[in-house]
Amino acid sequence: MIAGQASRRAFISGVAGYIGSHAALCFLDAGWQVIGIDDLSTGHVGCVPMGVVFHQSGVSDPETAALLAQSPPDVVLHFAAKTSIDESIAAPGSYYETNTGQAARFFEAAARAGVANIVHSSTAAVYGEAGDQPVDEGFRLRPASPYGRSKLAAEWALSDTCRATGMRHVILRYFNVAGADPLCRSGPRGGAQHLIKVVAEAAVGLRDRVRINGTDYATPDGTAIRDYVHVSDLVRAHLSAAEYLLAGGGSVTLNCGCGRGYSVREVIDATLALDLHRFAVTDAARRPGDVARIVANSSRMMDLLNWTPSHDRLETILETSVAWEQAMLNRARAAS
Ligand SMILES: NC(=O)c1ccc[n+]([C@@H]2O[C@H](COP(=O)([O-])OP(=O)(O)OC[C@H]3O[C@@H](n4cnc5c(N)ncnc54)[C@H](O)[C@@H]3O)[C@@H](O)[C@H]2O)c1
Ligand SMILES: O=c1ccn([C@@H]2O[C@H](COP(=O)(O)OP(=O)(O)O[C@H]3O[C@H](CO)[C@H](O)[C@H](O)[C@H]3O)[C@@H](O)[C@H]2O)c(=O)[nH]1
Repeated sequence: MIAGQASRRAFISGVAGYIGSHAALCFLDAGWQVIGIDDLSTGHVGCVPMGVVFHQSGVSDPETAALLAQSPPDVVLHFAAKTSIDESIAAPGSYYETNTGQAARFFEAAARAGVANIVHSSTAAVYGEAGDQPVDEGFRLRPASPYGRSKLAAEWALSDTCRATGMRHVILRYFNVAGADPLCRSGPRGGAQHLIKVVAEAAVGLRDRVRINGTDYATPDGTAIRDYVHVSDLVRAHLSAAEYLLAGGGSVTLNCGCGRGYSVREVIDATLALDLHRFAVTDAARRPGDVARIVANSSRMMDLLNWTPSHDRLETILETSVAWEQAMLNRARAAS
């Protein structure tokens, strides 16, 4: 922040979640004021960073619309969503309700309140199966799960709302977000089934076994390939996106990944190479809704937002994830 300049205000939905809490830290570190809401359905109030003005409220609750209207922020960041591919297959209605319907009402409330700029969390899951080539934003959209479809529909709702109201958006399609704040101020909490969290839990002794979901994919080692982006790099892209919009940038949709794919087996081997708790590895069936391979071409974002990842080594992602799990374990032991 420039001396004498009033600090900017960000309004964050899903601030008690994994990525939302890291975004709050990033914006607070940059001198912004942060107002956050979360219904705590999967988030934890303990994840909300100190300094955030927090309200327990749902994205489409009247209280949220009133907060936006009371004092419209410079930028809204929308993270709140349901995020499990498995659960979306079992209960698709709740995914369309939260990720599409409530999101659409939230976008309208923001526009009605006079918000000019919004950064929205979307996902690589909107593409579906990608094959061997890194995908750019023009790649065909064929989501493989209700989760992906509910998020794609939210993108359409946002761009239509922006077109109708003059609000401008940056939609960021994240690839696989992983890692934890290097200062261990936040990280992924319990309940997550994401691969990097699972292996980090195993590395600190919380699990004795890691399952590989599918060993018969058409990939070099038969396991699924993903593009992992460190959460601290990802939230830095949100700060750049906010600055881009504040400088008058037009609505845009951008991939956010590192452009390098790692297979499930490579992730597991890299974790075992850290030489921490030894764990067993079991071959299992493919997980419904999974794709074989997806890796980003993020050059549009790199150019427009001047973004380069600084924690893109798999080892760094794993080390920060393991440090976070160890810190949580130490805290739990100290408390018992
Ligand atoms: N984690 C990833 O790898 C990944 C990848 C691509 C996209 N995304 C997107 O990033 C965003 C954040 O994901 P995350 O991994 O931090 O998930 P998360 O579950 O940790 O965080 C989501 C937060 O939203 C809150 N929430 C859910 N429904 C709500 C509602 N109706 N009203 C208010 N709060 C609500 C939850 O309590 C939680 O705190 C999501 O939109 C997700 O689709 C995540
Ligand atoms: O214990 C595990 C956990 C995961 N996997 C496999 O590891 C790969 C990565 O799985 P994650 O659950 O870590 O991530 P996904 O690719 O399924 O999905 C994540 O990235 C997507 C974007 O591509 C979505 O946005 C979604 O929100 C987010 O969960 C998948 O093949 C999965 O089956 C295992 O083999 N064993």
